[in-house]
Amino acid sequence: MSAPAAPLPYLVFDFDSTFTQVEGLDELADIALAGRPDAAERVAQIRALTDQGMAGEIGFQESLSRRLALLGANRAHLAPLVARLKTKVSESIRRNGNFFRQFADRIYVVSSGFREFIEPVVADFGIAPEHVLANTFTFDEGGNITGCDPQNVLSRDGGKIRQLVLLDLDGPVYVLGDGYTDYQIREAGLAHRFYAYTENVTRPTVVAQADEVLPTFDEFLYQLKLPMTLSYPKNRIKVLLLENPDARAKELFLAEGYQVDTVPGGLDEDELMARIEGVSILGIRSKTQVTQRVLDAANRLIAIGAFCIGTNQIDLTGAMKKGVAVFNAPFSNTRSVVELALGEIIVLARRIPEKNPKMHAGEWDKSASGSFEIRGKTLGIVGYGNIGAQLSVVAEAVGMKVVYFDVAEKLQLGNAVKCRTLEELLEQSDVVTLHIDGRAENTNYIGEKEFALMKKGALFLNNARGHVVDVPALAAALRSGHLGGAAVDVFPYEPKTNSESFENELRGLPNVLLTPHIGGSTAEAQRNIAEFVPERIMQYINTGNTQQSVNFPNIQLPAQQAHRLIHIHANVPGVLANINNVLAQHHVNILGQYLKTNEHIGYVITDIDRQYDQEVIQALRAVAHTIKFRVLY
Ligand SMILES: NC(=O)c1ccc[n+]([C@@H]2O[C@H](COP(=O)([O-])OP(=O)(O)OC[C@H]3O[C@@H](n4cnc5c(N)ncnc54)[C@H](O)[C@@H]3O)[C@@H](O)[C@H]2O)c1
Ligand SMILES: O=C(O)[C@H](O)COP(=O)(O)O
Repeated sequence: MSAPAAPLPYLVFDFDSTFTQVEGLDELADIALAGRPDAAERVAQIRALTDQGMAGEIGFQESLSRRLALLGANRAHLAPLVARLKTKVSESIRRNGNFFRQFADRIYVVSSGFREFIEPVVADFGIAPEHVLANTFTFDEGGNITGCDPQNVLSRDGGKIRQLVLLDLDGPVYVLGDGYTDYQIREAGLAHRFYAYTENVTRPTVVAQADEVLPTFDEFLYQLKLPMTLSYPKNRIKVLLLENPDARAKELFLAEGYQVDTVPGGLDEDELMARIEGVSILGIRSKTQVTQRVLDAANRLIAIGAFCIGTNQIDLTGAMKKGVAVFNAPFSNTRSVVELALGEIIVLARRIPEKNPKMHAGEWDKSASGSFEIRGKTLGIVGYGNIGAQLSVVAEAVGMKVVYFDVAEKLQLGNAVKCRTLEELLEQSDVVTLHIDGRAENTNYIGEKEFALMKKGALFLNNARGHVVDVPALAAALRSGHLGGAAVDVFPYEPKTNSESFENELRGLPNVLLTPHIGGSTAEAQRNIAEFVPERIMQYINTGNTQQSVNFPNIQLPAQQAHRLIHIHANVPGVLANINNVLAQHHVNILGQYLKTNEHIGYVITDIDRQYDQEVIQALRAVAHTIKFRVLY
């Protein structure tokens, strides 16, 4: 992108905890005091003095002289210090290094830190020594640091103010820093704006005085419409997480620089519509319904993360047509469901749901009636997908015979035998377990007719989705004694939160094990999901990769070359040609192009040369049938 027409205001940067993530003197102390028995104590004292000085609690001169006395540093420590600081430049400053090189003549680093370590670090960003204004150390003949040059205005209280007076910059001045002394430049009327820089440290007293708060340097560039590495500052990306996914999910989104809001439990349609405005990433589990109305209310939505397997609660086509990619965690909790199902089969076969409450009520009912071993019995698995197929292996390992039925052709595992029809499976199974997905056509898939086909005394499990079973028909089959027992984890209607009561016809029936949709609720599964889903979403946002999206054409992209244009459009003829016409008209060189379509949308990724005008972007946005368009720099 080209430079702005108007000259950039002078930018006065603080160094410690702004340009770098750390305080230079703290790091120097860490290096100089390494191996000394009182090192930890001294470093802590130095850090406390730094903080007190930065927060304006003690005078700068006092803070500095007390820190230097504790330091015990030598000239020889400076080279390792510089090497360390070069690795600790603030992330967003490092990523926008080109901006500094391009505008180095408008940038000053004004710091109460020391030239000896600041100059070489900022030199890598094109900032010349005369644009660095900082203290200088004094040394004795042995090279020990004895203090700082007292003639330097920056060594005194109010030093930054005096330094700005001396600089006498001709034009608007913006100050970016984390400390109170940075704000004081603005307070003294020597800067037009003060930006509290909070990427590394947030000091409430400083933030309170700021014209703007900058969680990253991207935000500054975005606000001023200056050239930047990212197309959109990450701190502006809002994530809304519902239904308590594992805390790791929030951690990962925060680490990426996003804003994260959480709501315990689910939200109903109206509540979600009221919360969705401004949200870029929505995280839900199985309960939250993402309907067309919710999608209509979502003005910034880029992606939805289902922190579970099922995605039947989301209007996937509606989301796709709006250019919203949906990701789930197809594998992370499957083992947990398999273990639950196996446990349920054994527990039902021994009639534990009846015996356990009796024991708690003081009743001793020792009897073998209706109890059997599962060894040698036939397990009928309906839906031989990720869960069904795993259960097949585990069930065979404990001696069951396995038959399965799936509408799709599946790889037969172990000695499992495929049934050609559901009826064939129902008629021969001692235990029937459902592991089909929740697609709308599966509503009431198992009802009166299917239960009647099952063997007398057979057991029935539903750990899939509530609506796939006709619950009144199941209750009738249990009441009549035709079925020997059932385990049900999922229900057509499930309470929204733990404080809502559970109402269902299956309550109180004999040998029925009811669980509150906990098939995937284990520490392991939840942690896996909380890593898997954010990774997919962040990859999509950062690279355009849609691999494993459940509603977008899946494209695994090679590493980005220069700029990447991401275009989502309605799948009608001619859109790709129009995109390429725009690029050709503006003489933009295409380095690589990837297109995949489905019934509704086309997803085209174009890597182009670095050189192009803003007009190209406007023209691409204006291509007919565009749903969403973004650029990765
Ligand atoms: N209880 C829980 O907490 C919990 C946890 C995880 C998954 N689930 C649910 O478990 C189910 C299975 O999950 P998965 O990961 O194995 O899904 P999957 O998509 O890997 O497998 C589902 C299989 O069912 C088959 N199928 C669909 N409709 C069918 C039908 N009418 N008859 C026969 N086969 C049919 C599909 O072809 C597919 O092979 C899903 O409904 C999922 O939402 C529940
Ligand atoms: O779809 C799933 O993975 C399960 O139904 C689990 O859903 P949950 O995360 O809401 O417990």
